[in-house]
Amino acid sequence: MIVVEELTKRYGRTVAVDGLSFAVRPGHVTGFLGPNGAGKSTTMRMILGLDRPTAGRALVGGRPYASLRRPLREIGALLEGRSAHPGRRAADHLRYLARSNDIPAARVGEVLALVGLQDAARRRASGFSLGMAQRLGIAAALLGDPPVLLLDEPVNGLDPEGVHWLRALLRGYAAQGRTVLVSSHLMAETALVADRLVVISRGRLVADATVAEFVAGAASLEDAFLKAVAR
Ligand SMILES: Nc1ncnc2c1ncn2[C@@H]1O[C@H](COP(=O)(O)OP(=O)(O)OP(=O)(O)O)[C@@H](O)[C@H]1O
Repeated sequence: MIVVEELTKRYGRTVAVDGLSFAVRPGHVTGFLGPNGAGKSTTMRMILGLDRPTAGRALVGGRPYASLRRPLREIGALLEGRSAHPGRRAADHLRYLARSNDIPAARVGEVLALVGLQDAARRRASGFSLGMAQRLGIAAALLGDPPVLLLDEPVNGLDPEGVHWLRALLRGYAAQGRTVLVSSHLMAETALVADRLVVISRGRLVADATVAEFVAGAASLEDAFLKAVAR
């Protein structure tokens, strides 16, 4: 479970996140939607302890991220951009992460196979395509077999087979009673993978509902979204 309470982040005069409160519950894939600059990445960074809130707090499994002793076992995250050092080989990158979180080294081979990178284990991250880098990031998120997944634009760069695979993975994770929060600008993809939505605009909550509730009366999720954020 992820809980965000009255979360606020100001950068100088910019209010990136403005008194935001919501809970992401286990057993669902929750889509995290908002226009460019709405504050999604800033919110995710605060959940992961990478940005300090100006006010409010974010909790993972009831605790602030900074207090988690082995964070990769509590929450797996994928943020925008390449996470591995370019000179590092894929397996070495994951081994390093595993070691620092008391995760058995054997798990590295498992997650590489899970994301379809078993043949690239010895290759350096600098030679990875965007989709391969994204798969490596997803492998890192899965490493600690965490009860919570937080993914920022995870389908970015994935080929159709990868998109299909990721959708099944996320739905499977939720079906196991885990918590899954996925940001996206792709409305059609979100409609396929998510059953709940948290929608923000200008740092504020616009909707916290099931997809069915949010779309009710509109022609599509895209239509409902455009109406909701235009208010
Ligand atoms: N480090 C920073 N310094 C100053 N302003 C920032 C910083 N990070 C984000 N912002 C501002 O905060 C606001 C929210 O940005 P954020 O990246 O969280 O939005 P987003 O919803 O993730 O957008 P996108 O969909 O474009 O990725 C924007 O106005 C952005 O310019």
